[in-house]
Amino acid sequence: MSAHVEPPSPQGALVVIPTFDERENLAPIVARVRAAAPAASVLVVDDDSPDGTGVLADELAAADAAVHVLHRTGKEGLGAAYLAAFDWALERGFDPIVQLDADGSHRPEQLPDLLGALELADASGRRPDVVIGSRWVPGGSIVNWPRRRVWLSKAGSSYARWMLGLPVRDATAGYRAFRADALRALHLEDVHTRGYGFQVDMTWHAVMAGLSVVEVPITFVERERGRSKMSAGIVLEAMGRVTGWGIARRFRRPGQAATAASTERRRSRA
Ligand SMILES: Nc1nc2c(ncn2[C@@H]2O[C@H](COP(=O)(O)OP(=O)(O)O[C@H]3O[C@H](CO)[C@@H](O)[C@H](O)[C@@H]3O)[C@@H](O)[C@H]2O)c(=O)[nH]1
Repeated sequence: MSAHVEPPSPQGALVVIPTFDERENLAPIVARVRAAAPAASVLVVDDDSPDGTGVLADELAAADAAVHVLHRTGKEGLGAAYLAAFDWALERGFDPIVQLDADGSHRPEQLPDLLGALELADASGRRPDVVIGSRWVPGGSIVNWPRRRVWLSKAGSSYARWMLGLPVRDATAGYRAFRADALRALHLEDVHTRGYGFQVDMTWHAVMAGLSVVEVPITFVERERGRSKMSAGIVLEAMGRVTGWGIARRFRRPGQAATAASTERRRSRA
């Protein structure tokens, strides 16, 4: 008989900040998050940054009980970092769980917009499961982003919308709030994308799980310190994944999708 495991006591909201070489940005962004959402906790997920970001994160955690650190042994990608953070958060009862970049691109001052949108029921009385901070809905905007990145983001989101039939305009966005139950429902064990395509992977799995995904406008501000970790490999991984899912989606018979998803789950657990 399986031992009865008490669910963790509710811990409130958690803002997850993934870091790789963000020493210059970490203290300011944590301070801004704590000011914008004082009741929320913070989890820094550092992939063994060579610039000492992890050491600084430990110093911030020592000074503030609401700040936590998850150290990883090497640079395994943004998606892997978030998946580890989601497991950490769900085990401890945090709800909701927010994704936010360390470099200031996602303005912590808009956390109330995302967290507030999670509580806004629609006409049927259903509250959203996922809120995406979107650059490409009315009211959304970008500041100082290079033109080639604007093009890449819009092209990537449009391609994902077309190939996967996603009802989302900014599928690659990285500023998101999830209900804990939403993360449990979308089968994180089936999310395998390690790079930024992770964002599309999560959107695709949320939609396939029948979750309510809404977008709220945000202002995305190009970082002022450090550099982006975006790479050609990240773009190629994302394109390959979306193309594969899109082709599979077009050739599956109705009803076969659920079988395929459960087969994929069994395979990934084997
Ligand atoms: N732990 C960890 N963190 C990482 C890694 N790669 C990047 N990060 C962190 O993830 C955040 C975003 O990284 P950037 O490299 O600055 O992202 P970007 O080029 O500005 O791309 C943004 O827009 C994309 C397109 O909309 C988004 O897909 C992406 O997630 C990000 O928000 C930063 O906090 C960065 O330190 C990694 O391998 N491991």
